[in-house]
Amino acid sequence: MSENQLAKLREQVDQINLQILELLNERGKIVQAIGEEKKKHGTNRFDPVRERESLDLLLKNYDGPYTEATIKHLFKQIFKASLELQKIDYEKTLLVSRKAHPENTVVNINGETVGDGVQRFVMGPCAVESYEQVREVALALKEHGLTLMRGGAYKPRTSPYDFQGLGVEGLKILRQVADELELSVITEIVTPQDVELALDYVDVIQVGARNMQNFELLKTVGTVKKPVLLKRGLSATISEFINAAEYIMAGGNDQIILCERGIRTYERATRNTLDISAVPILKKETHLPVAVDVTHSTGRRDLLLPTAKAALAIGADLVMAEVHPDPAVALSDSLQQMDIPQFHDFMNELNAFKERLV
Ligand SMILES: C=C(O[C@@H]1C=C(C(=O)O)C=C[C@H]1O)C(=O)O
Repeated sequence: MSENQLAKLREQVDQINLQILELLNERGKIVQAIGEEKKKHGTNRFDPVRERESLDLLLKNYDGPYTEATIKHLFKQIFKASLELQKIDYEKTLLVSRKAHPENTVVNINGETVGDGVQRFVMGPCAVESYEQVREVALALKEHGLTLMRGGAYKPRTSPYDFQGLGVEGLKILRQVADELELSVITEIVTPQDVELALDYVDVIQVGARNMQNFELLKTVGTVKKPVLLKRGLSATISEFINAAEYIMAGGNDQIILCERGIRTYERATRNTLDISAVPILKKETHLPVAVDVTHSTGRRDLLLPTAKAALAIGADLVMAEVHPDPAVALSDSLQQMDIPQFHDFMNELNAFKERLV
């Protein structure tokens, strides 16, 4: 074959490539329209019966040099790409997505706002152990003008033999201290049945990492008129995390704070690996405020300050950390909680750091 002939044939192939590309574009647009229709009717995106019919029609009319298996394979790839295209279109319309709602959602907790550009803190003990313990921590919070207090009454623990929390008694203690000192309470609720009861005691319901995909709990907190702090699951991807928030918003509750709390990786130097880049990703993909829990992500008291600074620098709306009057005897997480003098130093350093950021 002459060089001239080769160049001519290649020119023909280029022209055909462009035609295929144009047809693929056209096909893609139709597939997107099909996706919209399916969404309206709540139909599954994947339709294997339809794909089978399309393949049968193609092979019936096929009389070319490729094997049938090759043609099947090529079209299966096109179907797969079409499904991806429909998925992207679906995601565009998630209620939590920035595309659906470009403005930031501001969560209002008894007049204190999260997500309005002012970076805030939520501090408190890992678990509620007694009225005196919570009050001592709460008084320390007040010294720094903080209004959001965390504390666990229901503790989902790895071992069933570890302290499981005081339950309703714990909720009562939190409420009492919060009322006495004008604070708001964030606490974890672990079952859908306890949500209604919690409404009387709690200002923000926390859905913990281990319950991020407890869909019944997500649906229940989606129906109440209380802000929800949703923690990222131990091994959850960002997309799974966003979809968990969508469950809450789909129920009608848009007062959601997303909380990065470290993910499970091979690294053992920290309890979990703080996925700091999740913060700007979540803020870009969704319109919800984002918190960083530096205590659970690191599991190390010596890393609380540097990671909290990183969280502020990267744009977190809220930083969460744990404080206990006497961490050595704490009933949970004793290695990672700060004592009160350490907490004061932590807050002073962070406030000075915040000043330097602006
Ligand atoms: C386009 C559709 O959605 C999907 C994609 C298909 C395709 O690309 O041909 C076929 C069936 C579905 O799995 C459809 O249902 O028609």
